[in-house]
Amino acid sequence: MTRILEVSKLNKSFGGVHVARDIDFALDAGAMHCLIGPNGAGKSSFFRLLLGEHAPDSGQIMFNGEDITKLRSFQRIRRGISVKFQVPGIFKALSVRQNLEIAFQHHLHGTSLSQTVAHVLDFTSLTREVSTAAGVLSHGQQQWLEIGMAVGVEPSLLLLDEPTAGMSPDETQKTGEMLHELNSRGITILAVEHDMAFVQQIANGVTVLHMGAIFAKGSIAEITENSGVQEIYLGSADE
Ligand SMILES: Nc1ncnc2c1ncn2[C@@H]1O[C@H](COP(=O)(O)OP(=O)(O)OP(=O)(O)O)[C@@H](O)[C@H]1O
Repeated sequence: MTRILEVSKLNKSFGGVHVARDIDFALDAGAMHCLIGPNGAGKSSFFRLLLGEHAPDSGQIMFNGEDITKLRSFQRIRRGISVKFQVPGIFKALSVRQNLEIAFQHHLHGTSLSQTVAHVLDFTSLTREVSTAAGVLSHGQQQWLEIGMAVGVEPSLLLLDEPTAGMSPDETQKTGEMLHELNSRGITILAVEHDMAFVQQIANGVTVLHMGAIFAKGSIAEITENSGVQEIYLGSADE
């Protein structure tokens, strides 16, 4: 199996807060992997390091065999990393179509742009809402629009930060199906997720982060049965 991502000894501190501590993490191409951990564990910071929004203090990030540690975000995106953060990244006053066109405008033009928009509208079940202002969509539809914006240019690695936060059970189920479809098209998926039922639906492996460090790795069964993992969650249950 080809390694799409290989992170070695990654460290990052903000003042006294060590958000990444000697992180070693590898992902095989084609994986669907979930990153879990209590609040403040460093999950979003890890994504920002992968995307180049934070510069690490030390360590290395290899993507598809290339050292991308010093590349800027747009260079990483060009190489095939795409992300959907927790904070909405859509323009609420603009229509669904306009949001998609803005997301793809640097990569696609003319017919290929309109074909990709049509394909993403179909994939996200937003064809009927094409002219609707994004801010009027349901919460789930807004999340799907963002996923569509992140995958229109077919990244090889998709990072998702809590893709189902605030979703109904039906929306969560549909999101899982969408991610499986993306994965079947060859997109490797790494998702931060709190909902273990959703982790069960999508992931073939789980990594636990705690206080900026890798705490455990394994199958879903191994992680849910790990007493140390249960303790760190219980310890932060009131956060
Ligand atoms: N730019 C920053 N400056 C200072 N501290 C930061 C910065 N970014 C993150 N932190 C701190 O780093 C720690 C990890 O934050 P991060 O958001 O990565 O955790 P998380 O696991 O994604 O948490 P959550 O599940 O609550 O989203 C937190 O204590 C946070 O306050």
